[in-house]
Amino acid sequence: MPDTPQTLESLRRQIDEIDDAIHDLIMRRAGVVGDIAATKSSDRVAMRPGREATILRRLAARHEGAFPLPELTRIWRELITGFTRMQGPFAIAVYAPEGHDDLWDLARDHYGSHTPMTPVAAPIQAIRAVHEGTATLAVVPWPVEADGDPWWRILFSDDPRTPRIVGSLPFVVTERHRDEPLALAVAHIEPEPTGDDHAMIAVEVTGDISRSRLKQTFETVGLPPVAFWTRQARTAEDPVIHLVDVADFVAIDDSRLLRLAERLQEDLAPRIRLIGGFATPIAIGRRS
Ligand SMILES: C=C(O[C@@H]1C=C(C(=O)O)C=C[C@H]1O)C(=O)O
Repeated sequence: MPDTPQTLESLRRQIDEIDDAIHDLIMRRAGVVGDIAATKSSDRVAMRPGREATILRRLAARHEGAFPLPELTRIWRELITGFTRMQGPFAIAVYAPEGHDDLWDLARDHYGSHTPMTPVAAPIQAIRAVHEGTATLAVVPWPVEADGDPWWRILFSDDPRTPRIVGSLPFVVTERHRDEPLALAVAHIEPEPTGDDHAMIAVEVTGDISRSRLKQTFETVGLPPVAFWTRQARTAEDPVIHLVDVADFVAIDDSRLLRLAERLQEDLAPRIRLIGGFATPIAIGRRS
């Protein structure tokens, strides 16, 4: 059919009607979010990364038609952040030293265009900002093996005010993320299981344990390990700390953590701390 001014005009009228319907639904969603906010305690962070992951996975699974899924999930990230900011202050400290803006971009994509973000020169500064309350959430680099003084070490603490790992970025992994570094989010948020999660477990030991024995011990107690990082001792008194990424949801009172301690107890006097977890990211492609 030729693009006569009349058909174009009537098609654009349909677009305006659709936009009004979308806009009405967003305003209606804001009313429901207001009711949800009333159920949350006002001194706690409103963001629930597990619920957000479930929403995005559900929409990605039901998506059909020509509109690209990466853009659809991007719109929902913007919406969810707006609805989170509606419920209380939300600000981010991002590890983004001069000339390294990869994590800045990941944080913007995930936490929205208008969320206040502050760049910091060291991961520990971002976590300190959360600890001190000047930021709600810290975006820090994914652990690397060669790090002699890893940031995640400061999460190994019995202080209940210590923040924990609550998310992994990007959550929606697309083609353009293939070679990008990953990041982790750290905040004071209680974990919620989503049915597909990871846990980050730190094990401090006094003696030597091989990777293969550590891996086997995790497997024996039913914690499926998928990655390991080790912070080596610098002096004889300095403990070795292993960080283990486990492909399952683990709660603070999970009996598998006790069994892990029992298995390692004999020779290693382990101290084991669950330092957080995150919903497994989703990978999506473009259909065209
Ligand atoms: C509405 C809520 O608060 C936040 C906003 C969400 C949303 O917009 O759907 C989801 C999770 C939370 O981060 C909620 O907890 O359900």
